[in-house]
Amino acid sequence: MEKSPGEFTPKKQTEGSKSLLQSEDLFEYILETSVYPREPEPLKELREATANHPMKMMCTTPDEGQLMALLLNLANAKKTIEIGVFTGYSLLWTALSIPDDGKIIAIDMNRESYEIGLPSIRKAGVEHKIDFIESPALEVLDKLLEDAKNEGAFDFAFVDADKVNYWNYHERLMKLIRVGGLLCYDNTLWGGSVAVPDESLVPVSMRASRRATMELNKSLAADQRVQLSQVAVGDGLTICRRLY
Ligand SMILES: C[S@@+](CC[C@H](N)C(=O)[O-])C[C@H]1O[C@@H](n2cnc3c(N)ncnc32)[C@H](O)[C@@H]1O
Ligand SMILES: O=c1cc(-c2ccc(O)cc2)oc2c(O)c(O)ccc12
Repeated sequence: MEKSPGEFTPKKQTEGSKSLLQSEDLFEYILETSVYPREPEPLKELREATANHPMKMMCTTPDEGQLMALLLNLANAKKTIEIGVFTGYSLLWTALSIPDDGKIIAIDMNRESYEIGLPSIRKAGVEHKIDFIESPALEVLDKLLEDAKNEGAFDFAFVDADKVNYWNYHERLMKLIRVGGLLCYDNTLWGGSVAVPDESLVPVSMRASRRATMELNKSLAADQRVQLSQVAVGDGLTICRRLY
């Protein structure tokens, strides 16, 4: 397709690229040096099972998964919530990082894609930690909040789903995650589009999510209830720690 002058090319749509890093060689260097040698075998297998999926670009990047595992361990996370499972790559990182009696409420509207990764999850011996719920996520969070016992009952949340609902998720997760717990939001750089000044240069299909992500980034920065860091890993990961 013809590209008009100055038109923005989202990094995530570049063939083979899954990182916002400006150098593909550098991304490969990070993966080959620090990530792949430490990536547990079931995760490698799940990644390979996803490699022919038409939506494979949605899979969390291995370096981001590795960072999440570090955060989960630093937070001593035992009870977690994951919104947006797809084939389960980030979910399996989480399941391998929490203790044997830990629990993950994993929510996705589509069970079919979860079943692609399920054999690797089973092989890893961590299926018992996962409560997969096929549903729109807001409904599940609202249901959890009907029971006061769930307030502050979770240590960690990872959100990687419909970008237009992230602030709705944040408001609910801030009640479910304990003080000191972590809330992580994926895609907060949305292919680099958040820094493009003119929306008309951004593909139409990315515009609603771009606007929602830009609003989210401003709102999170203004939210005094959290300490945060926006990290340029994968498609952008914003890590929030609930302060009160
Ligand atoms: C980017 S993918 C998740 C990738 C996953 N974290 C991984 O590591 O492979 C987004 C997922 O969110 C799910 N999704 C989209 N909107 C949703 C909603 N409102 N509620 C629950 N799941 C949703 C989609 O079905 C899709 O599987
Ligand atoms: O290309 C995508 C698309 C999504 C996406 C779009 C709309 C939804 O309701 C959910 C997900 O998410 C992605 C993603 O999280 C990613 O890391 C890369 C690409 C995409």
